[in-house]
Amino acid sequence: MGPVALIEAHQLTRSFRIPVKAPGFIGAVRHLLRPHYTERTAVDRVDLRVEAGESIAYVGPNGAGKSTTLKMLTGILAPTSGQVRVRGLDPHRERVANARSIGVVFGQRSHLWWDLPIQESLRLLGDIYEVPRERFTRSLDELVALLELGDLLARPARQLSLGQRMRCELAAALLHGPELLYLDEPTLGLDVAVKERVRGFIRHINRERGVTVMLTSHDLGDIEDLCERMVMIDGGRIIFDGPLRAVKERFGRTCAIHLALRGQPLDALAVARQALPELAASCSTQPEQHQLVVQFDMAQAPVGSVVGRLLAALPVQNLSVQEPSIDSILRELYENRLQLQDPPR
Ligand SMILES: Nc1ncnc2c1ncn2[C@@H]1O[C@H](COP(=O)(O)OP(=O)(O)OP(=O)(O)O)[C@@H](O)[C@H]1O
Repeated sequence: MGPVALIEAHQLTRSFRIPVKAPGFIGAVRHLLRPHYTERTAVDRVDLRVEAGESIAYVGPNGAGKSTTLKMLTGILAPTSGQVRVRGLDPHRERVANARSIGVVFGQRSHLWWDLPIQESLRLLGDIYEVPRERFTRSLDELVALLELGDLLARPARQLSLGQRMRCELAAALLHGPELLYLDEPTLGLDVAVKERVRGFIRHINRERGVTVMLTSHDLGDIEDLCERMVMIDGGRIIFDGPLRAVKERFGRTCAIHLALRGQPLDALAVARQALPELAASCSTQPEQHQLVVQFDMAQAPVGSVVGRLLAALPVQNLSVQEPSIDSILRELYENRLQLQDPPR
């Protein structure tokens, strides 16, 4: 790790003052006369270090504190306490300078002027960021080619589909050549083909151009496709920070083999247990007697050998192997069914 990271947050905290009102008219009047507030800590003593070129998934359940963190990193919000530096700058105090080195795509909000042709919006953004004319042309040509925007440039944003607009948003966020790209739900609402294209582009600018990517998404495909590191926040606290690979290695070891058997052999369970003595306890039958499930830790036995022994021992009609996805792992983490106390980093 280099001495100065691209992003450095130390004990970063942000609270909001929430008015407490009794319901109804009387409550509203009382609040006017004697306002009462409570504090909600959205981001709670977060330490984070991001090196140039990384691709990070910043994940957590709804209300965990992801957007609030991003807002502090982009300078939209000031921290209540703690420190954050992006390229050595204080993002809130030095907002203009910070804006030059970051690109932001918030799925819900647009950079584009609704009624202006896309090329005019992009030109205006180039002027706002004071991108020299020659660099602007080069950058625009490159983005138009990569994102296939040619046919869209003359059309106003309001006429574009969500997917077309998202491609234009990405161009708008990258036109000034930022080192760091924040993406908040960049593929929300996009169909599978457009999602794939948007992901391909983000991967390209991260891997080929070295742009650091920090992404929040509830779409696990985005996370698996784009990110090498996962930082998980819950209740404002970071509860996990490590390589995505390590999360999969640590929690993604349970494999389930589902078997549909021909006929209804009464002793299928006993036969399976005999064929897999080391996994006897992992075999069970489904409510329908001709369905058998073997659920086991892949560290206990290789999947191929388990499948081979089951096929040899039983009249198998159909077989499916279900390996754990990052989707199921995250769901279980959010639901507190897996413990992250000892992060694998
Ligand atoms: N301006 C605000 N005023 C009061 N409370 C806020 C404000 N912004 C966020 N919060 C609260 O802070 C907590 C964290 O919110 P935040 O938007 O950062 O979560 P999130 O992880 O981005 O959630 P989601 O996945 O739903 O977008 C929530 O409890 C939210 O209600």
